[in-house]
Amino acid sequence: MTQLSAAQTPQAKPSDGSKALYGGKSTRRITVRDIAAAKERGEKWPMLTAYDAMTASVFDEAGIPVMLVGDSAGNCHLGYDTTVPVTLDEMTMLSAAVVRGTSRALIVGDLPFGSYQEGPVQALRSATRLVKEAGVGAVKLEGGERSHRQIELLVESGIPVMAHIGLTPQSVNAMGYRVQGRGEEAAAQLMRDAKAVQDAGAFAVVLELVPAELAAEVTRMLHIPTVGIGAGAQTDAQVLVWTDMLGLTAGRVPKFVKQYADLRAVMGDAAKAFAEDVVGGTFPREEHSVH
Ligand SMILES: Nc1nc(=O)c2c([nH]1)NC[C@@H]1CN(c3ccc(C(=O)N[C@@H](CCC(=O)O)C(=O)O)cc3)CN21
Ligand SMILES: CC(C)C(=O)C(=O)O
Ligand SMILES: [Mg+2]
Repeated sequence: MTQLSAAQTPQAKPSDGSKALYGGKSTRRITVRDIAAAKERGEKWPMLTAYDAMTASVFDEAGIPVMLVGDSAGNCHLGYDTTVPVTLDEMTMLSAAVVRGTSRALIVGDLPFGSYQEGPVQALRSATRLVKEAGVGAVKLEGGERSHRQIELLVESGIPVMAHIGLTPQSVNAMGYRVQGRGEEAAAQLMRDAKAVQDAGAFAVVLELVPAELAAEVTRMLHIPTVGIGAGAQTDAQVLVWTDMLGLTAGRVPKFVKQYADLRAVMGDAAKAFAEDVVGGTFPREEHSVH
């Protein structure tokens, strides 16, 4: 017998949106069970990165339901060239700040390069630090088939895992920053990776820089939500690096980025206006002085 999801059963009430991940009524902390329910409802949802409490509080108040403390903090927040040098100590500190700055969003902490590749036991030790010391609700790690044993042990141990396949930036020295899944062999590998992380128990999977048609196929195949970045419009969720989408990243940004503001110009202009005031003696004025 064919299983009907709740959303498809004839007696199900039409969704009134009150449970929606974005725009819903609930103010309690979102959990991975809420994420699973959103896929059942066929609901799309947004995810942004965050690396500090202040920024995270802005996105939390804006209703962003899931935030990723990405190891993109390496190049976007800490001044490294890539994500490769980022340490677990750094991710723990940044993740704790993001958890403190939020009350509703599910916070996902990225496991940095070198903190899980040795095997499942190392992965569990690293993920446990993010859960206990930072208070994240889930962790993310890179790799499909190659990481399935790590995912299995974390999930068995009670730590929800978001997987990440396609372009995996921690492997930049081996694969560069190139579109993944082009051609029959690479597409078949991506499908195997997607199946492997779902079977290992991941609650969601990031698809980075893969052809839109392939990302759509993976999204239809899986019962867990797909989170796209440079993966077309058919994934269940979309993620962007916050400094990219707000125009704060220095230099080139990937072409899949949509820029929603120009904070680099706003902040630069404000800094210049302050400097001019100081040099010209027009700040502080009487109202900014104490006597
Ligand atoms: N600022 C920033 N934004 C990101 O999205 C991001 C990071 N940093 N750091 C971690 C990873 C690395 N990511 C990257 C890095 C480079 C490309 C890139 O150069 N893409 C090329 C296309 C390459 C191709 O067509 O094969 C581009 O022009 O978009 C993409 C994603 C995504 N993540
Ligand atoms: C780009 C996202 C998926 C990420 O892994 C990060 O920001 O580190
Ligand atoms: Mg990352």
